[in-house]
Amino acid sequence: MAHEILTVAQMYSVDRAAMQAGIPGSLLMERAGMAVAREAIILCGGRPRPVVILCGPGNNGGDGFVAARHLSAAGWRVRVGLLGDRVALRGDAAWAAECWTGCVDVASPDLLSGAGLVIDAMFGAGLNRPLEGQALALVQAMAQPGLPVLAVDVPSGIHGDNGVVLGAAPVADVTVSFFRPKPAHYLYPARGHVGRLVIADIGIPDTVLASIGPTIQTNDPTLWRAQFPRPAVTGHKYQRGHALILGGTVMTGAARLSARAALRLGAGLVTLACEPAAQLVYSLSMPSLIVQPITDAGGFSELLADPRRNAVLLGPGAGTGALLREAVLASLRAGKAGVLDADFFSSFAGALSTLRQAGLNDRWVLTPHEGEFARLFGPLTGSRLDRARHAAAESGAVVLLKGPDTVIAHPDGRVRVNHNAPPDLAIAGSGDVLSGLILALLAQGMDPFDAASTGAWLHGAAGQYCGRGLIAEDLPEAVPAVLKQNNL
Ligand SMILES: NC(=O)C1=CN([C@@H]2O[C@H](COP(=O)(O)OP(=O)(O)OC[C@H]3O[C@@H](n4cnc5c(N)ncnc54)[C@H](O)[C@@H]3O)[C@@H](O)[C@H]2O)[C@@H](O)CC1
Ligand SMILES: Nc1ncnc2c1ncn2[C@@H]1O[C@H](COP(=O)(O)OP(=O)(O)O)[C@@H](O)[C@H]1O
Ligand SMILES: [K+]
Repeated sequence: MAHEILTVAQMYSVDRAAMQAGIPGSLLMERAGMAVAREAIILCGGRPRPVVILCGPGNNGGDGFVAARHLSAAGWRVRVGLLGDRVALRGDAAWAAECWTGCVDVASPDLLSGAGLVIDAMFGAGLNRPLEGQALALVQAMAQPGLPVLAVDVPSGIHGDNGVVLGAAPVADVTVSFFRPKPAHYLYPARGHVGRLVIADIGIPDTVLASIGPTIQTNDPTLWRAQFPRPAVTGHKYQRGHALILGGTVMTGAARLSARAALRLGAGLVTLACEPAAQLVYSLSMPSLIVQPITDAGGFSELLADPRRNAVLLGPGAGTGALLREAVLASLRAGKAGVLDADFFSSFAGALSTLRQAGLNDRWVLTPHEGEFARLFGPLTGSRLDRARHAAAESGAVVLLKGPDTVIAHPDGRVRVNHNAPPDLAIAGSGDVLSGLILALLAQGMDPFDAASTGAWLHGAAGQYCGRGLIAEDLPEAVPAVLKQNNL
């Protein structure tokens, strides 16, 4: 399965490379339009419906003309509405319009009356400014209850790279795109407009990717299955890593959830360090958890001194006092791997250079939600993808920016977008479980970028497994079933 996501500029390079390899643009358009017609037939259960195809002035419109020809040949009643002037069509789009021998109307909302399906071929990857005028009116007219929409490439009005809606965009039932998806197919708010995504093969050979060098991927087990830690037949617990967590005194639930997740995902040992006042809470919570009372950061450093404690989690429920601050700096200086989460972001607001000086590097995974992200990195602009990538480069660490479209960025520029998380995960404590999952994988020696990707995916899969009504406590308990289900 292909995982590459291509930016709009990369997609144009792919088109050029395919043409240089001897595949004419008109052939790509023919196959693209055929794929659109095929998906329209599937969407309608094989029963012809009156279809309106709204064609724009570029190649997206060209795909629409090709689809019109194929649907008409299949016996469908097709009306084509063109946005703009037919004589202004250029290149392959002009060719596709010429091949369509039916009538071409001026695209207007009236055309949609009586339609059983609308194909949105107005704008695709080439949209460069917000929709206005007639295009905007057409998008608004598509929002009729009961009128299915099939979008070509992207729903018109969506920016292919950043997932932003430029003015307005229809909410499609199906979006048919070509060769590889674009960032907007996975990033919100655009993803909420895409519906079922179909990536059609239009005969572009995968070899063209060699010269493009894609850096964005969709997150999926095939990317990290081979690296997923499994216990050795003759192994012992110390070979499965020893995770260390700093637990707070007031919000003790957070670190308990992280610890539970780390134990469930196979860390050999999990030690939780806390102030004596909280010792009993942690000790009584899980018999398999090792609880170590400490009175200050010196006590935490003593725990770090044992090289078997190889992965550290700092932040969940830890408070914003000196203990967390000093424990973070000591862990960075000790050269451990780890996860920095939750209260860490408040404790080090705007203090990136301090962290870098202490040794923050790509052995560490930062797991902010949007609010925490802004605290450490400031108000960056751009898509979630751009911002996570920028933050990873700035910090030198792996950055996992949480949300319905969690983005995982490595400082070397690689990015993965996670897409299996159900909204049921938006509950208190769910992030603490995520950081515990990643911690367990780091303790077992997994590469941090893969550990973050795996953790995000397992978190989403556990959310799906539990379904409606889940609470954060359920997520670690779902881990064994999710591992079994996915043969991990
Ligand atoms: N490999 C691929 O991805 C292939 C892509 N094809 C199609 O080619 C499309 C890209 O073609 P284009 O680059 O021509 O892009 P579009 O078809 O999106 O059209 C861009 C045109 O619309 C104008 N425009 C942009 N924003 C506007 C706005 N807000 N209001 C009014 N006019 C606006 C631009 O000035 C330009 O003339 C893809 O979306 C896809 O449908 C296929 O034909 C074949 C292969
Ligand atoms: N709408 C959503 N759909 C899917 N996942 C979501 C959504 N909103 C939040 N999440 C996920 O839920 C988790 C919430 O984490 P976080 O905000 O840190 O909560 P807490 O601090 O209470 O543990 C993250 O993994 C995030 O990606
Ligand atoms: K479109």
